[in-house]
Amino acid sequence: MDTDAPPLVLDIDGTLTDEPGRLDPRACDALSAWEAPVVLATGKAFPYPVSLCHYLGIEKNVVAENGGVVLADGEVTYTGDRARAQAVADEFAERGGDLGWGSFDDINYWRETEIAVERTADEALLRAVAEEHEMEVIDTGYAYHVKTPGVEKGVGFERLCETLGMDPEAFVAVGDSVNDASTFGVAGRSFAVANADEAARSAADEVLEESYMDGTLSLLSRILE
Ligand SMILES: O=C(O)COP(=O)(O)O
Ligand SMILES: [Mg+2]
Repeated sequence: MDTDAPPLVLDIDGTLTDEPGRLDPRACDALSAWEAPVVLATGKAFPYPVSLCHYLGIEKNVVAENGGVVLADGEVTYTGDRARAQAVADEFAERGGDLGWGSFDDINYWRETEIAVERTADEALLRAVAEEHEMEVIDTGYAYHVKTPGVEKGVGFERLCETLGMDPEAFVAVGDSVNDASTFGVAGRSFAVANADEAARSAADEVLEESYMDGTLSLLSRILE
């Protein structure tokens, strides 16, 4: 592989997965072999990207929970008001809402700075309750996230770059949804896969022709040419 490979900042769901969210097996070889830093920037709770880095055998450079948790160079930082997100979840439940994850909520069990809600939930009620608590709701296509305004993947990614002593401008970003728009704003080059939502498409420098990992892989081969 080319030693001029640029560092990458990659979304997970919709970018390294198939449509239902299963990791595309081709991501394993592509990322393990990448000869520059790879940052995983996701809306998932902290343990998910950390585990993925572990099993890919790559450095643990992680932006989790939409920017709420950042890990780089063994240093972890947190932003975001989990207590306020929990208050939204509690009131949502009191008013008849259901987070939708069943009896063991592994989606939120390890989540430290926000709350995620299944997309089958009552969106109007969730948004109304969140607004009363001055919290934001975003729809990634995989979940609704009740998050602190101002906490964004892109902000977390900038913090990560500071820790690593790297320039965000050097990175190539790939993503698929509204939670990637802030990353696209700070990375040097940004690409939305073809399945991306409108927010990601308009924030990206380029919309790829192919969807999911097909799109991501075609870009990775192109930039090594
Ligand atoms: O957690 C989600 O809703 C989506 O996760 P992603 O940011 O890796 O696409
Ligand atoms: Mg995504």
